Amino acid sequence: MTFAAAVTDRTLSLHTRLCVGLDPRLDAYRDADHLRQHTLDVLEATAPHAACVKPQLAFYEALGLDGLRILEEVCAAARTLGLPVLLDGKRGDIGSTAAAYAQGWLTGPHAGSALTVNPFLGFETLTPFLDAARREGGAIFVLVKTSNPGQADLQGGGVSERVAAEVTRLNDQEDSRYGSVGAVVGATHPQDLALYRRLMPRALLLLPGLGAQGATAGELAAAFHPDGTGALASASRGVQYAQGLDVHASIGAARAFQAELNGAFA
Ligand SMILES: O=C(O)c1cc(=O)[nH]c(=O)n1[C@@H]1O[C@H](COP(=O)(O)O)[C@@H](O)[C@H]1O
Repeated sequence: MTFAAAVTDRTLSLHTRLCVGLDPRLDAYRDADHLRQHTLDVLEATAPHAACVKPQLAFYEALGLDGLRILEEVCAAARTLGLPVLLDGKRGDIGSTAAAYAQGWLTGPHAGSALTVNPFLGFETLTPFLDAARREGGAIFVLVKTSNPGQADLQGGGVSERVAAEVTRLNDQEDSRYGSVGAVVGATHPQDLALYRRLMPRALLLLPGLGAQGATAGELAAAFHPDGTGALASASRGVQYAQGLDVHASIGAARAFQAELNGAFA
């Protein structure tokens, strides 16, 4: 099953539209072992409420080799739990380098996973990522309109709409309902969700910003298709650090986001 199909399947069978982000900060822990154990505990505890899990590579890279080992363990544990993995790396570079990123994050042990990609170097640079995702049953999530306040500096003036049109052009080359090309649209822009839903009917939308960045689930209904599929709202700090390192609080937060998203859609 492809990444898009697996996520959609979980949304329909488990009634969840939540993507749980795992962005462990070393300063929250005694040491890397403590970070590893808590991150794995949060993953396992919140998995029943999640459509997918999204580790942000920066937090693991920050720990050097130890961090990369922890990341691989987190991804392996997610696969064992049946959770699709969306790797948040926001990669993007000239084609030959993009091909190396794609090899590292969309093939081998990461075959079938998804990767966030940055289209700033031009649409042609998406090709190596897309080829790997299509070959391996994975996906790419292209930055269309990011959640941060400064996004308008470079993403305004019709740029986001141009990226959205390219996402649709690429998905229209495929047969399945949701193609291999997803799109990142910040949950912090609820007024724009209907527009991007319309511009990219066959893209899974990743909506980051729930919780810590102030977005609320009740405002996201326009991102979904009428059957309640097609989007994933993500929360990282709001789940992993819902109340310090209390894993029960993480479960509570994930359950609450899940219910709010389901309520918003209904
Ligand atoms: O691609 C992302 O996930 C992403 C896109 C975006 O527009 N904004 C954004 O905050 N993110 C990621 O979402 C995570 C932040 O989630 P919170 O801790 O819930 O705010 C970080 O890993 C960000 O890199």
